[in-house]
Amino acid sequence: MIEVQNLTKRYGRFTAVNNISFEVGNGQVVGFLGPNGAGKTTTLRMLTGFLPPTSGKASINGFDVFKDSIKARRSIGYMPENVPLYDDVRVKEYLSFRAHLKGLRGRDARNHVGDALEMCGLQHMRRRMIKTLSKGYRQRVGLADALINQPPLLVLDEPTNGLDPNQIRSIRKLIKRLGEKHTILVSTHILSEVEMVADHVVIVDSGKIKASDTPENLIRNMRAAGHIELEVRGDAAIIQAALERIDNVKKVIANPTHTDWLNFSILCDSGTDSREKVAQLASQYGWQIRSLHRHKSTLEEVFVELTRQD
Ligand SMILES: Nc1ncnc2c1ncn2[C@@H]1O[C@H](COP(=O)(O)OP(=O)(O)OP(=O)(O)O)[C@@H](O)[C@H]1O
Repeated sequence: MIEVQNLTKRYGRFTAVNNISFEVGNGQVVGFLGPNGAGKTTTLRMLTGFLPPTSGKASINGFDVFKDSIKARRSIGYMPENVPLYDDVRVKEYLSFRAHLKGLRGRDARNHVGDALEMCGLQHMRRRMIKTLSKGYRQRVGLADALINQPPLLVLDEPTNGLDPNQIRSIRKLIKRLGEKHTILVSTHILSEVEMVADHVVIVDSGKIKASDTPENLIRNMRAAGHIELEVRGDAAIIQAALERIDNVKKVIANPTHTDWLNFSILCDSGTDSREKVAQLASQYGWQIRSLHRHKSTLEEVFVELTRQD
């Protein structure tokens, strides 16, 4: 559905997007992640035909975004970061107007507006003036606008920006539902959200792709994937040395604590689990264990590991 090849955007001497390439298959939900200023919006604006690239190629649904822009754009529903809406019209009027702009007429237009209202949970709000809507409902109107001509691809730039946790949950559910019928490229900062909805994740930083894989693979391949957390009482140096001698243990980190309970993070080879061995050592040497569990890595930790500045 999306093919991006060596795409670059420079603003003067500053390179905002630096030679990136990635593909998004039909029906995939792809999370496009990166810290502030990573180049996400710039990339999405190029893909949606709003910004010309400095160099490189991109195609949507088989159409070259830069040479065949109109056809490519017909395949896209784009929800920009700050949805521009007219305040002094009613929700349904606004969507009818947008349907008209997208070339829909008569019964077709009415049906599409009805479907978009339904899909985005806006039926009961259809007569409300846009200026009286909460931020969450304004986002829904932006989403309804993006899907009004039922495009195969939805490009959503920070759809949950500025929403409260309940609104975030309901937009997340909506994205999941939309993913059943559409290919979706969604940029967001909320990683738990991506972990729940995306089949694939592209992480960008300083205009470059740092990783592109399924959330599961990214988590599995993390440096500290699946490490063990141990809270124990005994002689710190002896315990640390014993833990370091366990097969498959790569590193043992003693974390600071404020009590006489010691806290260790035990980094193991990926795919191994040394908890039984730790328990055996504890009973052999008489250490008191308060907790011993496997830490499940999250996409947030992958993101921090790949993009942190220090
Ligand atoms: N028109 C412009 N002129 C000059 N620099 C720009 C312009 N637009 C964006 N930039 C710069 O390009 C870089 C990438 O910006 P972009 O908005 O694409 O990042 P982003 O990943 O979407 O960030 P955020 O998460 O904060 O929205 C930033 O350093 C930004 O300041």
